[in-house]
Amino acid sequence: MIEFDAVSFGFEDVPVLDDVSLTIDDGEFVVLAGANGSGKTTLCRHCNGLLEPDSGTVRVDGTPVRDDLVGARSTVGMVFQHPRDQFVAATVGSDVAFGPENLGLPRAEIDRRVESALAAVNMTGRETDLIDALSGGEQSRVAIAGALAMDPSHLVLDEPFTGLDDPARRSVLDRLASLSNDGTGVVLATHDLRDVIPLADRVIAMRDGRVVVDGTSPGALDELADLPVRVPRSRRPHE
Ligand SMILES: Nc1ncnc2c1ncn2[C@@H]1O[C@H](COP(=O)(O)OP(=O)(O)OP(=O)(O)O)[C@@H](O)[C@H]1O
Repeated sequence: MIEFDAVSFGFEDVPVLDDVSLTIDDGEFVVLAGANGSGKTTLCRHCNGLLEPDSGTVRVDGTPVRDDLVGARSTVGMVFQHPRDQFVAATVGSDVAFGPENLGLPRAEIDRRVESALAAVNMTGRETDLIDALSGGEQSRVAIAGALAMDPSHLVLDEPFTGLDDPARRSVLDRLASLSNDGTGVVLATHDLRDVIPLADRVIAMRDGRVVVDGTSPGALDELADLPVRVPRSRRPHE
């Protein structure tokens, strides 16, 4: 469980998160919506201590993130907007193994995690592939596998579709849906809601650093209508 309790944060006195309180349960698939600059990335980066609140508290499984950074980073996997920025090795297998290696796990357990994470993103047997030679969609899936290899309870993805064409986007979404079905909590930050709404248990929308919509998908969609986010035509209210 990830809890935000009255969290406020600013970059050099410019407020970006304004008194955010919310709880994300284990296994929940949450779409985090909002226009560019509304605070989605900043919220995501608080989930595992990449940023610290100026006031308020973020807790992961009941423990303040600031008290157990390693625990938070193991429990909450993060996939960044530009997957290329998060690769640390040249090949798929070494990159996905990097996180578990840093946890000091035995080799057999590392190998098991790499195999299972690659299977989860449909990249079985691709360990020796060079990351630079992969397509954008494949790189996104490797980035997700790297986060999964930490065996997280939650996966937080910040605009993971940037630069992906529709088939690659579809493939990543399919993977997220099956991970969610298997019990991994998913927080997906995006300003483009085209095909993500049907997957969501809940939509949280932000505006100017505040949560302005928080609800289950069908009802929340009506409230999204006046926000500058891209809502799928078939799901727009009153059409
Ligand atoms: N490192 C930084 N230094 C100063 N201001 C920043 C920094 N990062 C973000 N901001 C500002 O904080 C606000 C929220 O940014 P944030 O990236 O969280 O929004 P977002 O909803 O994720 O936007 P996008 O959809 O464009 O990624 C913006 O006004 C942005 O300019």
